[in-house]
Amino acid sequence: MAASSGGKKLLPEPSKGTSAASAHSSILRKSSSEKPVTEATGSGSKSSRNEDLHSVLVTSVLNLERLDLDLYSNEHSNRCTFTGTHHWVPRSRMLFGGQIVGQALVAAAMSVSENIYAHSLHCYFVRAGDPKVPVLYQVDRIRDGKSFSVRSVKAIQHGNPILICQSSFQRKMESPIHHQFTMPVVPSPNELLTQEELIQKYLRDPALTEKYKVGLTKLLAEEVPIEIKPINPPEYYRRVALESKQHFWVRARGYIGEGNMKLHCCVAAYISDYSFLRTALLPHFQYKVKFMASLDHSMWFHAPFRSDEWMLYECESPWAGSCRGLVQGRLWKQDGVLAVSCAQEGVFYVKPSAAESKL
Ligand SMILES: CCCCCC(=O)SCCNC(=O)CCNC(=O)[C@H](O)C(C)(C)COP(=O)(O)OP(=O)(O)OC[C@H]1O[C@@H](n2cnc3c(N)ncnc32)[C@H](O)[C@@H]1OP(=O)(O)O
Repeated sequence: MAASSGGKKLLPEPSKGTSAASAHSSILRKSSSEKPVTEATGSGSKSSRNEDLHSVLVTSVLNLERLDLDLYSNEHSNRCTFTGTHHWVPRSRMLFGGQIVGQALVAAAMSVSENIYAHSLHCYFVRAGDPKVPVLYQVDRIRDGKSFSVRSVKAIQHGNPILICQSSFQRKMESPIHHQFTMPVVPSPNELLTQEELIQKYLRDPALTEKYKVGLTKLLAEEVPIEIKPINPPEYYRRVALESKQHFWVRARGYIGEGNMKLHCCVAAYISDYSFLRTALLPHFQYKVKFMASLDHSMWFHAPFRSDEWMLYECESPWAGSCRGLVQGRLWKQDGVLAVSCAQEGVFYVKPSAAESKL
């Protein structure tokens, strides 16, 4: 059922030739006359992905319903239209932060013109999101300048803000000043196992304790709409202090296609919060988390990318203390281009964990 409001269809019923992805990205275009932004993605390559399996991130999770000017709801996308269940919710039972950030950026993007692109966002998670009720997104048009436009979005549940998100958009500009770090040298995605394949491998270990078997089986059952290929994943049973760094290949599950760069930024916002904060916990194996949540989340979009193609997520935590931890991340395209930078601080309340082996 297409999202509609007051008779105006925001997401035209995908006709035979219209994929849900491009139909969805049309709501991020100001007028139907404009072509989907393809050069902005910088990758003319046709994806090798199965184009029939549209990413649920685009067809549902990030597909908001317009209630009024600058007011949106995720009501119809809050429930997965295919299974009728709620979208993936972390075991913390709070709404996943990446979902709220991604949806807030969709709302902001729908209020700016077609020819400007998200270049940064900064947000605070001020209350835990309730997965059982819809989220309203209220957009405030702070300023439209000659080259930059700024939006403030409030995500609201039960009459209170759960997230406040400022985002900025810039019209395409060339500049002689350009530099970037060099992408880390790591194995390519096709040399690695997916997170699911790794868990299956661990579950085949006859020495695995029942408790750990249950935990891994639960993890396997989670329908996270992201594919992940960890690089040098720690042996699951090793209880040693690890460096506060991790690398993994990541992409949206399913096909998105060239689509619209704004759409890929919204999907990257979702992706960037997955498994990010845990980077700060890697050195502290001797503690068990009692409570953990993201406090804020910032992103800078540097270059066009495809969120449904493998990108290397380089994550590191330079500092933790006072019940908080800081994590920084860089999303690299396979051609070595630095596409996105991210940063986040989280709160951790921990207690010493019983020294038990996982075997
Ligand atoms: C696991 C995957 C995580 C992925 C990252 C995410 O997406 S997390 C989703 C995105 N982030 C969020 O939703 C966070 C939203 N923001 C908030 O919820 C809130 O602003 C906040 C909890 C961070 C801060 O609020 P407050 O200052 O009121 O809360 P406070 O920090 O004092 O307490 C929070 C909870 O921790 C408990 N708590 C407080 N101090 C504690 C301590 N020393 N030792 C143990 N537990 C403690 C409290 O009882 C409370 O649990 P009770 O509440 O039971 O009393």
